[in-house]
Amino acid sequence: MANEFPVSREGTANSRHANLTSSLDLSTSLDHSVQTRIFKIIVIGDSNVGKTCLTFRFTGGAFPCKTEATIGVDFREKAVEIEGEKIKVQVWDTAGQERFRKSMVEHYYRNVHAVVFVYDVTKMASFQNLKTWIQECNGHGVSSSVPRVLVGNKCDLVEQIQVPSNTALKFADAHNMLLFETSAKDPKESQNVDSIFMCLACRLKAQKYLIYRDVEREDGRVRLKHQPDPKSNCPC
Ligand SMILES: Nc1nc2c(ncn2[C@@H]2O[C@H](COP(=O)(O)OP(=O)(O)OP(=O)(O)O)[C@@H](O)[C@H]2O)c(=O)[nH]1
Ligand SMILES: [Mg+2]
Repeated sequence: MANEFPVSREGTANSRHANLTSSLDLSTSLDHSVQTRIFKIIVIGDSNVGKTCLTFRFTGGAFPCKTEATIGVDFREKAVEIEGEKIKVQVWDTAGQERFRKSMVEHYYRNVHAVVFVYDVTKMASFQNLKTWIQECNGHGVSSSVPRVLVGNKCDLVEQIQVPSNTALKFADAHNMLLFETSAKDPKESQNVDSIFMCLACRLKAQKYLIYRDVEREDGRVRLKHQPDPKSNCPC
């Protein structure tokens, strides 16, 4: 399973030192180099729902003061450590506007490890359009074993909420997804935003265990929320 994820090599202090000394030393020190797995997570949803702000909050720890519509894709990376393993979470912040995404769609879904579907809690249309986003995702051959989560963003706009939590929860349940309702803007929610990506990273790291558990269940469904791995520090 580990080989299914691309890896990046990071030289240890020893190998960096070896580069400065001799090639013989280098070959020896490479044996000690660290392999870091990379998890590709794509963020999908209507334009203006806050995909860029959510990914920026996770990778940069802040709410961007100004954003423009994403063109094509923006990559953001964050190194995390889960149960002693260093992992690179590579977030693909996709464009919501059709004209800015159509040439890129194939690239979004190729070798994707997890998908984050985002809607704006203050815009019912963005919630209703989730069906189309899910269809697009399925249409590009993303297997049902690829973890997916649903994110309702802009919860700080309390007075303007149009999508009730229980409606979103039913939808998430029907599509076997966990639901996160949060705000990229509200600093108090930053941990919750982190949890979205950390939850997926933990699930990916534990995938071997999940597949085994999946086979064990009669209905074939994996409901992480109710069956946490006792050895895991997964936030979900
Ligand atoms: N109040 C509030 N505004 C937000 C939040 N997240 C994003 N916004 C605002 O919503 C607008 C759109 O945010 P973006 O992150 O650029 O939206 P996007 O989904 O990346 O849009 P595209 O790149 O066109 O697909 C910006 O004006 C943000 O400041 C949030 O949690 N709360
Ligand atoms: Mg964007």
